[in-house]
Amino acid sequence: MVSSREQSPGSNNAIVRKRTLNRSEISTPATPPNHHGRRETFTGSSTFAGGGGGNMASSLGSATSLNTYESDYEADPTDNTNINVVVRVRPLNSKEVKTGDEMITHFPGNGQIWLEPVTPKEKAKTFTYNVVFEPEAGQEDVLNHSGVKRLIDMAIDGFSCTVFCYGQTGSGKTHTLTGPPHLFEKNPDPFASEHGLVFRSFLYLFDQIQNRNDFHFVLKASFLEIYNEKVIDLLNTSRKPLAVRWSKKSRGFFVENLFMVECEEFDDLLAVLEEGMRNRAVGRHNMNEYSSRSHTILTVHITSEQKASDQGVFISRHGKLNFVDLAGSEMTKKTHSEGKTLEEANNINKSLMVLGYCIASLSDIKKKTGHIPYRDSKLTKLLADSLAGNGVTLMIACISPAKSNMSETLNTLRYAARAKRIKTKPVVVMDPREALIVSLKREVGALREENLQLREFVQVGRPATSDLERWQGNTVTNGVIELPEGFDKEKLEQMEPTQLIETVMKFLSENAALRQENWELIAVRDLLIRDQELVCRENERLLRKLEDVNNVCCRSPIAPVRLSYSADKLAKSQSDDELASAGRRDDENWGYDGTGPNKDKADSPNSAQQIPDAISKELEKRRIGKSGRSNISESYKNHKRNNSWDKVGSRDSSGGSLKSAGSSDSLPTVQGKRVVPNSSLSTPRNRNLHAVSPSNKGRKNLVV
Ligand SMILES: Nc1ncnc2c1ncn2[C@@H]1O[C@H](COP(=O)(O)OP(=O)(O)OP(=O)(O)O)[C@@H](O)[C@H]1O
Repeated sequence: MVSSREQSPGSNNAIVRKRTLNRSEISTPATPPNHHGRRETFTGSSTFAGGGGGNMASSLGSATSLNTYESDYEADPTDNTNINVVVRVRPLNSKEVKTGDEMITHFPGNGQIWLEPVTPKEKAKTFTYNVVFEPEAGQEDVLNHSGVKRLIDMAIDGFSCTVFCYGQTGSGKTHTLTGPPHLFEKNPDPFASEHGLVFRSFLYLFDQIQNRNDFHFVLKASFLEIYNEKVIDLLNTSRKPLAVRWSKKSRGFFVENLFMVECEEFDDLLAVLEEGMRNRAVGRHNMNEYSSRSHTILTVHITSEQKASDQGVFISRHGKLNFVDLAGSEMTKKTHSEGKTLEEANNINKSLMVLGYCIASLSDIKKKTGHIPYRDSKLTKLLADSLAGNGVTLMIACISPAKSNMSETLNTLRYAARAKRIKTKPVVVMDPREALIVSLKREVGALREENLQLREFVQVGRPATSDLERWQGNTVTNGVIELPEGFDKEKLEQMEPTQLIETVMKFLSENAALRQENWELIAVRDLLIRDQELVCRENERLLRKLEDVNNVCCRSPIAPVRLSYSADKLAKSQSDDELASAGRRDDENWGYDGTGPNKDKADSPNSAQQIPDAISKELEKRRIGKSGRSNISESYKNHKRNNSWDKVGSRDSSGGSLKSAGSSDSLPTVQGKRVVPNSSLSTPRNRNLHAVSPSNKGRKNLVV
């Protein structure tokens, strides 16, 4: 096993230590030796039950109600799902055993946990969760029975999924997610049996991806911590605080300039995990030797691309898997915190309090529609989507079984009970144009189904092509099928056989014509969408080129202040957005397909005149085509104003690579891994991604 450490050449010191792992080792994850031959160490069942594996259609149609892809690319409003809440109880620790602390947790079964009353006045309290893991449960038990495998399947299918651990300090959150901290110290053993959920999930993720041969995947990972209300990139040793911003496009918060590491292999993901764990803020206090002093979020972005038609149309989905290790709530009296540790504790408690408010509001049906204070802390901003948005969430509440921690345990269990009532509305994140194709395919499927049913009803097989043509000639007049008057089932039964045959033939021809028309429409639309995509890419590339030329001209003392363009060139190759910037745009005269003014439209192979009205309307409605160009123009303006990373790279028209204008020496890399800013995930077709620097100062000039 090779271990190396490399430092990036730029000022941003992103470091990820990568080891090369043997694939056969990876596929046999370590299982705790005491796992077999003993009673079950958990009760209840996850709402994500159903294990793992399976393809998209089967996984979405089974145990949960998350059939969003099957029904529509957007979830049905009734298609809500509860947050899946499991509880893990750690064993008594050596200190508690030494002081004779007692266990007050009992496990009656069926996901129940029963707390013994501490004083004679108190009553026993019972809580029910999806799953309760008893102190004897191992790391592999949590992987297999918490529902996390199902969550990973969903992330692969394009859902945004989150696992977060909540609980008092020293209750076992970090142990559950990543395993004990010594695993990530000098010469870590990547196959230690103590490895937590994250490591095991990575193994499962890679196994699943390898089973899906018809998909092309790109994985990227980022790792951040929220320390004293500041967001720090754990893959960047500069520890410069990053801004949390609102994205209009995705309607969610994101961290600006966060490093993302492209992970082609399992060991790339493992390197990200190890590096982040080494860099996170850890402190010592009375209740935990290695107490996390920050909340951490490790995110794996999963972009999948699937061929949707022979015309080269691809459907891509953008799934996400977040692992959130919250810092533990603590009573500063008990932890004896002071100085820096006290300040950290106050910040931790404050952000957890805001999280508590959000959870309380979201779990109350009356309050859910009102104000939810997500903006009151960085943590809740970044978890907003997981808590009540379009994501799928698993909460692991960690508790201590000790009598001395009764009040904190009770708080955690109440918190978890509230979280269990929250509903989210998961949707597959998909490009709207690609979603259009999916909905069209569904439409065609429905039509086919109808056709089949009709055939069954009239009990005939598929007509011969020659018959079809003859029927069409007889019954379709100007595209309108003439049906017999007052057609219904009763009248059908009374019809003469010849009349019946005639009616059936009319229906058959109508169906066949519909199908034919549909296929043609689909083919035209697929082509248009593909063309549109190419035009958009070309536009983006040209816009950047224009910007670069502008920059050069502005700086040059000999260049004229105002640029002059070749009218021919512009008319042929530039979008109306570029024309607008060159002062030559004529909106009214511009052709639908972006190839030139209307007078040329008839000559264009993709001219609007060749597009059926229904398609034109649909494209217009979905902002494809003309309105799509204005979007590009708008985003270009925004890009300039916000100095955003959204447009940091550009593709060539053949789906080529991103290239940086700066010398390669000035570009930071993460141990040879490609690093991209968080908002510029590429599709799998852009595999040749070069390293680009998410320097906090702003984006670098890029050329193609
Ligand atoms: N299920 C478990 N089995 C064995 N040991 C455990 C278990 N859970 C926790 N521990 C041990 O308890 C100690 C505290 O756990 P851990 O650091 O994970 O707590 P935490 O909730 O993350 O605390 P903090 O919020 O302070 O970071 C560690 O030494 C850990 O190894």
